[in-house]
Amino acid sequence: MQPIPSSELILSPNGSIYHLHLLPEQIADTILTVGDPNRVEMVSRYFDKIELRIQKREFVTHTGLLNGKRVTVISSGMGTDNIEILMTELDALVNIDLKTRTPNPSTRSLSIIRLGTSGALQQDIPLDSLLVSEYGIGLDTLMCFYNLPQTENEMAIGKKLQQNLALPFTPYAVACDTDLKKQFAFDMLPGNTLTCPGFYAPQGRKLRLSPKNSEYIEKLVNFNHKNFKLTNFEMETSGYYAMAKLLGHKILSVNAIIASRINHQFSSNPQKVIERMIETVLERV
Ligand SMILES: O=P(O)(O)O[C@H]1O[C@H](CO)[C@@H](O)[C@H]1O
Ligand SMILES: O=c1cc[nH]c(=O)[nH]1
Repeated sequence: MQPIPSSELILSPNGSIYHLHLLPEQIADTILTVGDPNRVEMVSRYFDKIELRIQKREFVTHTGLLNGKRVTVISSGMGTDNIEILMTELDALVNIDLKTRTPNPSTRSLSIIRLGTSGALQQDIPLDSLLVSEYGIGLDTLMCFYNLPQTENEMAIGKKLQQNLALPFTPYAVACDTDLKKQFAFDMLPGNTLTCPGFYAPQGRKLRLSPKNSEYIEKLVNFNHKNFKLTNFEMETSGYYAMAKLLGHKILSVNAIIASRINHQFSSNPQKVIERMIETVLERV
């Protein structure tokens, strides 16, 4: 097999992968991810021992032991473009021989759990609750560039959303890993998370600028495809779900609901629900 060229699989002089600055032996099979680089320490402070701390750009990584189990926590920054880099490079670390630059004969599957914040889109999702994304629905265009397999129903959801919002591209829908959901989120509110390519207009917010579509939020709140409704907004879940499906990793997104877009409220203490989310998930690793 031809080696993957150095312009595509980019390694630093110490052999680490380009953006994450990590070597294969520096990540565990269970990976917790957070958007905010400062949240990495909020997770790793619970580790019994921290084996390594590495940072490049917004990608901060701590690997250590939690109740005797090796775990990695890594920050992604914001948006699905970062998630494409994170997932591709994590996959390369476990599924490509970086010395020969060829894919390994057998593949390894990582378990990746996002611990993120999110805004509620429905009245019955309380502020400061924990929600698990059963589906990620992508309003970003990342999957215009990959061949994502989708069921008929998933494609129908994307098409209906495209029609309702008059979008020039088709959104995509991907399910979570059901084993991870049972292990980590059995008691959390189930939801369908809308991943947006921005925080303001793509999530219907108005400061000095307004969304192009004046009925944008109403259309999302009222979206219904055979009882499939949208529950919350954030900026990464669909990218994680799609890249995990394409690369063969297990994935779950857990959301701390810090804003209610329907009641126009923001959590009075977002750190508290974020900490509860971290503690809940860490107890279940
Ligand atoms: O709190 P994190 O994990 O960053 O997640 C959410 O918060 C950010 C926006 O404030 C976006 O990244 C969104 O997905
Ligand atoms: O409303 C919100 C809150 C957190 N993160 C988002 O992307 N949106």
